[in-house]
Amino acid sequence: MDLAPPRTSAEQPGPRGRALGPRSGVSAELSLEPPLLGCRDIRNVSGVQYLGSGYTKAVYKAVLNRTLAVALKAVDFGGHDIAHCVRQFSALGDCYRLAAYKIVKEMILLQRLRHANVLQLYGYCYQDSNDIPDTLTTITELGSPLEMIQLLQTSWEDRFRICLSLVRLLHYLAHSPLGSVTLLDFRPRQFVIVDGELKVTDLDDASIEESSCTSNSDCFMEFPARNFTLPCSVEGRCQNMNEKRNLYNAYRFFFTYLLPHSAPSSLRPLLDKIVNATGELHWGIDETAAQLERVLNLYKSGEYLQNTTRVPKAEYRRVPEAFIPDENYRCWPSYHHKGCLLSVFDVSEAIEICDSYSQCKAFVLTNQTTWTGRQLVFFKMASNHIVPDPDKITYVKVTD
Ligand SMILES: Nc1ncnc2c1ncn2[C@@H]1O[C@H](COP(=O)(O)OP(=O)(O)OP(=O)(O)O)[C@@H](O)[C@H]1O
Repeated sequence: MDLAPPRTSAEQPGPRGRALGPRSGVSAELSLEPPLLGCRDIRNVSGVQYLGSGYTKAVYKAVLNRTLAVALKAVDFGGHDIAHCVRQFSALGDCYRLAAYKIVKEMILLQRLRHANVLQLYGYCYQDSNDIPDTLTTITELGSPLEMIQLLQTSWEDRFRICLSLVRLLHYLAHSPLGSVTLLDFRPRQFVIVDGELKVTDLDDASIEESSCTSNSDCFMEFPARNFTLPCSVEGRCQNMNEKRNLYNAYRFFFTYLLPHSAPSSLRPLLDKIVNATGELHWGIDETAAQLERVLNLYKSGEYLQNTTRVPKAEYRRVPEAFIPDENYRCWPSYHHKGCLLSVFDVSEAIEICDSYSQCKAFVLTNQTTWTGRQLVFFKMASNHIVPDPDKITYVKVTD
């Protein structure tokens, strides 16, 4: 497949936007807009640190100009792909070329698929290395590996953010300028977290081809715990197979673990519906995305609180411009490892939380907010020592 759109005569590559490489074997041109990073920028990097590797590529963190931290991706000479090929053909240069194809493909896709949840490509460098001409290094946005165990310990709000960013990504991929893109190798390790958002990084196994078919039985999708047969369209294509494969994988790797667990109780029915509908593939990505956006709106607007009766049990004294530095206790899931720092929609919700914890004797509204705009509140086990702080408001329980 040629990924390049038809070139007009006006579209000559710019001074730094050049063909992908003399021996890349790919006819597409990268029309990356300047300022594009290149070999010059990665010549003097500092703080190089190995981040990870898979079958083909090794990824390093590096700091450019002592300011910009980036990820550098190159073929892993000690990796499975190269080792396997060299064992078979004893031709390192050619094996390199074969493996580098995956990086070239990924680079083109990162360039063509521009979205907030697709890792940003900053640039690339072709240089001779280890007697191999034109080895390729890509320079991308830096993320941190997605650790499922870690995610399970974070707040529902942050876990919901991961699911929402995944759904926004899949919605984009289903309607991308290249057609409906499926991620054939869909595992959490293909994604990274950047500022709390999930972004796809490994695109070498992305595919745009929708399977052709003559009958429904050709449209069989097999997963470890479930199989599906999709309809074969009159045009001889498995209908929405790319989109549905992505969606079921999102369900089995992300939604079932991250969405319902410790969610606000009034949102549970809607979240359970989303989990069930995606697990059964009853919905496409458009409906799924619309439902997750609905959850976001209910959460952000505080509407999710309206069904609950909110009668405070205790009375609280408001102390403006005041903070309690100590008197911390631990709670789960806290935004602070030593204290109990939770997000709330408003003061009433903070009162409700404090009422429900027997240890809680006071709370402090901070001027910090989470990604949904909710306010972060420290819950405290006493109020013996209150200090002035212009950015905070303390509430002290006066009756139990
Ligand atoms: N931009 C990045 N920031 C931080 N870590 C990254 C970044 N890109 C990749 N990684 C880490 O490096 C690992 C290897 O990268 P990548 O998945 O691209 O290699 P691969 O050889 O294609 O792997 P696989 O065998 O899974 O296809 C990833 O699992 C990920 O944890």
